[in-house]
Amino acid sequence: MKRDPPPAERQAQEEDAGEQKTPLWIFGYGSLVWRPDFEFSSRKVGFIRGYSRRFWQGDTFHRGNEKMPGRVVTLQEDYDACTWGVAYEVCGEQIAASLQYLNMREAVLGGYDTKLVKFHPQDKEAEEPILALVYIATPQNPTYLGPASEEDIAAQIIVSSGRSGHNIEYLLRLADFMRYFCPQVEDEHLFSIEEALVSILPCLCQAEEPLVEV
Ligand SMILES: N[C@@H](CCC(=O)N[C@@H](CS)C(=O)NCC(=O)O)C(=O)O
Repeated sequence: MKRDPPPAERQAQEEDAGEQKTPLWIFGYGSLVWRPDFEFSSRKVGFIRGYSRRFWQGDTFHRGNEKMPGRVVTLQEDYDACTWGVAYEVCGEQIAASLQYLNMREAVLGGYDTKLVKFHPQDKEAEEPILALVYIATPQNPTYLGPASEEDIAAQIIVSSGRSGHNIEYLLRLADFMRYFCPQVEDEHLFSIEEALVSILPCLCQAEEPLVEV
């Protein structure tokens, strides 16, 4: 009787046949939360430990330009912190397609590097942590801006826009996601920038309904 090949051999055979069965998970915590723009099989809201989300990455393409860079988020190592977002499961041909797309959007155009992290689904009682790929802009990348006061960050966001739209949209959609999908989380950095921005532009009061679908 023919024996089933061991898992590693079976995976190798599947890979040879281009039928990658093991999914890849990609964790988003900024624009990927509300604009993944790649095909995925499923998604989960949850968090990663050991990082804080900070508007410390400059952006001269998507939400700014060379003269007036926008500000987008990256992750700062922070042992006691958690960052909430969305993990996307990509399978089969979705894996190569999503990585090719994100390499251009995040790495080439955005200055982000990749790292593997442990993602904790918000329904953690029912689910084990999942290894996920995340894009992080380190202080060594050429468009890194680093810390600034929330007021200065808000002022920079107000005057910046790029090929993907206004920097205000980027901030408000992320704040919106956190308010509606992670209401238990107090992201002081994010919401104090939103507050500073609304104090400068009172017309941008909070939306009644979520702008983001997950
Ligand atoms: N890597 C973070 C941040 C991603 C991010 O915001 N990257 C910028 C590149 S500078 C982007 O894709 N912007 C697209 C947009 O602003 O719509 C994430 O996982 O969401």
